[in-house]
Amino acid sequence: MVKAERVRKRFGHLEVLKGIDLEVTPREVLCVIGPSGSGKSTFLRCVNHLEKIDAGRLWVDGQLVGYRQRGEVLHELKESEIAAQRRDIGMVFQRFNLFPHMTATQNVMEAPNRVKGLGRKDAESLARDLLGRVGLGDKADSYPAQLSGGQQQRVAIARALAMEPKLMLFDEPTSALDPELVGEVLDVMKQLALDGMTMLVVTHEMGFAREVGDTLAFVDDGAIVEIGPPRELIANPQHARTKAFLSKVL
Ligand SMILES: Nc1ncnc2c1ncn2[C@@H]1O[C@H](COP(=O)(O)OP(=O)(O)OP(=O)(O)O)[C@@H](O)[C@H]1O
Repeated sequence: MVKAERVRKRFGHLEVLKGIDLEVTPREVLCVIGPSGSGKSTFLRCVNHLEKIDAGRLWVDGQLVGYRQRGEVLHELKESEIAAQRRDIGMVFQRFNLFPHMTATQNVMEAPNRVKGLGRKDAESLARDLLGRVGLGDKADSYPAQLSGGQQQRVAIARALAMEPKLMLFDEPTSALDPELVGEVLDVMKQLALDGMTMLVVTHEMGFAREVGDTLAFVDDGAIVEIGPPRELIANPQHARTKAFLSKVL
């Protein structure tokens, strides 16, 4: 579903990704951990076409989306192909980014209605189903300001699901939440994983990574230091940098 080969990305003089090699197969949940500023969000943004890679090769959903070497563009998708692919990728951010003037239902039905051309009635019924699925059936007509952070994040997940994505990207989806609200969002993500969604999850939630992740990658300074089954990696890290990081977060 996602494959990266020696992916590099720089912002000016700052090299943020220094050769990422990674593969996420269909139905896999790959969790990414690592210190602040190590390049985790940047990698997700490359997968979601919010940034272009500077070097290496990147495939999303079997399509080569970027291939660059020494600054030379060897392959790039057209804007229309990028737009089509982005419709198949759901992304959930740390901040929920809901439209404040729309109810939960309106937030969720907006994209299927506007982007996919689904009729208003069908889009609304889809939205209400999805809100039920994330445990918010009774909040369908509430505005974001009337919802807790955990509820808003669940609306954001429902909104991403409304486009029937093939891949879900999560960028620290619980970091902005009060601790008591984290569990309700992780439960929804866990259910998604059980339903077979392919997920790439940047998270600080080690319990989630251990329990739900199929694979865990530790990223530091723009590179994958260690990757493997979460329980093994957590119990028996092979690299001093992984050990040092885990000793701080566990
Ligand atoms: N658009 C940008 N322009 C310039 N620098 C950027 C840009 N986006 C990210 N950076 C820098 O790239 C580095 C990596 O950022 P990134 O957000 O990918 O890290 P991260 O591992 O996700 O960190 P965090 O856990 O704090 O979110 C940081 O030094 C950041 O300041």
